[in-house]
Amino acid sequence: MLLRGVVRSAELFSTCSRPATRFPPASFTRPSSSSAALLPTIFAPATGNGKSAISILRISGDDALEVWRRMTVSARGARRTKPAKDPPERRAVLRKIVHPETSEVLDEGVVLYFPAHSALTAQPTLELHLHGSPALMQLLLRLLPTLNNSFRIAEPGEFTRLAFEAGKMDLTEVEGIRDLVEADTESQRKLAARQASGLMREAYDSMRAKAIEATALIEALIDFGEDEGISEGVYQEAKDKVVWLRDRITKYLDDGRRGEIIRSGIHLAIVGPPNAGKSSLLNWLAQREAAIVTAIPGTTRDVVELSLDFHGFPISVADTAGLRSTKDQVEAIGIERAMEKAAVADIKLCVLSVDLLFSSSASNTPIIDPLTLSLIDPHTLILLNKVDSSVPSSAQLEALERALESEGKEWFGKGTSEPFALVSVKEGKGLKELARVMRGELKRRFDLSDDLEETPIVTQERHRRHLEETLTHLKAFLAIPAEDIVDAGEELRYAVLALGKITGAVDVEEVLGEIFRGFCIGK
Ligand SMILES: Nc1nc2c(ncn2[C@@H]2O[C@H](COP(=O)(O)OP(=O)(O)OP(=O)(O)O)[C@@H](O)[C@H]2O)c(=O)[nH]1
Repeated sequence: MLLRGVVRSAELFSTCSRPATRFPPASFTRPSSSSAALLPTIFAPATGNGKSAISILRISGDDALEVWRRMTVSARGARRTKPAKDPPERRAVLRKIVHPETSEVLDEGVVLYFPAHSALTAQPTLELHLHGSPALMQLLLRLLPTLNNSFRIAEPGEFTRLAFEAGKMDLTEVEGIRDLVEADTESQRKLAARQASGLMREAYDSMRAKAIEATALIEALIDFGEDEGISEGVYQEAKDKVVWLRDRITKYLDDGRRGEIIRSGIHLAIVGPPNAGKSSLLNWLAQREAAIVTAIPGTTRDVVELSLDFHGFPISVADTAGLRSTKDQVEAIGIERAMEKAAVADIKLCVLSVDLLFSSSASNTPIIDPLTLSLIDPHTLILLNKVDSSVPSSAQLEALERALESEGKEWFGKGTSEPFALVSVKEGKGLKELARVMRGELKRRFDLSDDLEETPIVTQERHRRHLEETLTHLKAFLAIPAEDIVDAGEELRYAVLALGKITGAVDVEEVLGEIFRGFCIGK
C-alpha cells in the first residue's frame, strides 16, 4: 500500500514537472530567424580569421544540401547538369567548389556531410574544408545567402545552442566547450575538458535525481499519507535524502572557489612598502620590463596588471603602489587601489627590503608599516629582498618572526624552517627557490589531480549562485516541522528547480543569453 502511494505520487510528480533529463524547456525557442515559417539554414566559418592551410565552413539546416547540389561537383569531372546525388554520410569526399551561377571553380576541398541524426546540431550539416584563403571565405559567405532565403550567417554560439536545444548537451557541457576554446593554460584546459565531457553534468544530474526522489516521497505523503496510512518512515526517508544532498552541496561549495579561480585566473598581488623591489619582481615574473623601476620611492602609482602562464597555472599578477602614509593625493589613490587589489588576491607576495626593514637604531627590531602589516595573512608569502646588499642575521630573522607573531599574524611559511623567502631580485638570488615555493603552493591549492572525484564542479559564479539557492531551500525543508509538510514539499520543489537551472533542465531563458554570448561565431 505504502509503495503504491509513493509510486503513484512519483508518476504524478514526473508529469507535472520536467523530467531529470538534459532537455531544454518547451518554451525554449531558437533565436530570431529570417522568416517565422522557415527555419534558417545557418552558416559560419568554423576556423579562425586570416590565412591558414585549411579553413572550414560549416552549414547546418534543412537546406544545407543545397550547397552540395549547387556548389560542388566531382573533383574528377566537369560540373554535372543533373543534380548531384546526396553525399555519403560522415565520409570525407573530395569535391570542386563552384560558383552557383557561373560554375567557375572556386576551390577544391573535402566535404563532410552529417545527416540530422548524427549531427551535433540535430540538423543536416555540411562542412567544407577549404584552402585557408580569407578572400575565398568572404566570397562563399556572400554566395550562400543567394542560394535561397533560408540561409543566414550564424549567431555567436548558435551551432552549440542547437546542440543544447536538441538535448545533445547540457548547459555545463556547453560552458565546458566555451572554456576549452578559451583555455590559455594547462589547468584551464584540463578543467574545461572535464566539464565538456559531462563530468559536472553527471554530478548535478545525480543531485537533482536525489532531490526529485525526496520530493516524490513528500508528495506521496501529502497526497495519500492520511488515507493510505503512509508512515513516518517515508518522511524520514525523504529527510535522509535531503541531509545527504545538503552535505554534498555544502562540500561542493566549500571548495575555496578552486574551479572559478582556475577558470578565471589566479589573482596574485605584489604588495609592500615603496622601493622594496615590487616592480622588479613583477618584471622578473613577466620576463620583461613590464613596470618602471627606479630608485625613487613611490615610482609605481597605479596597479600594473598582466596575465601569465606560470608553470601551467593562469596567473593575473598585479604590481601595486608602495604602501605608506602620504599627503600626495595621487599616491593616496594608488595606495587605495593597492589595498583593494590585495583584498581580492588569492595569493600575496609581500616584498620587504632588508635594509629598510632593519634600519632602526636598534638594528634587530624590524620596522613594518601598519598598512603592509594589515595585509599579511595565511596566503601571504613574505619576501625579504635585496639580500645582495645586506644579509639578515638569524637574530634579525627571529626578531621578525616574533614581531609578526606578537601581532597575531599567520603567513605562508610560518613555523617552517624557512618562514621567509630571502631573495635578491636584482641579482637573481633565491628566485629559483621562490619559483619552486610558489609552484608548490599553486599546485597544493589549484592543481587538478587525476582523481576525477576531486574535480571542483563549481566553475562559474552562476553554478555557485544556484547551488546556494538550492541549499537555502534544503535547509528550509529540514527546519520545517513534519506537520507543515505542504510547506516542506514546496521548499523541495524550489530546490529541484534551482538545481535544474545549472544544467538547463528547467526554464533557463535568462541564463542562456549570458552563456551563448561568450561564444565566437561558428561555434
Ligand atoms: N640592491 C638591490 N636593489 C634592488 C633589488 N631589487 C630592486 N632593487 C632596486 O630598488 C629600487 C626600487 O625598485 P622597484 O622595483 O622600483 O621597487 P618598488 O617596490 O616597485 O618601488 P615603488 O615603486 O616605490 O613601490 C630600484 O633602484 C631597484 O633597482 C635587489 O634585489 N637588490
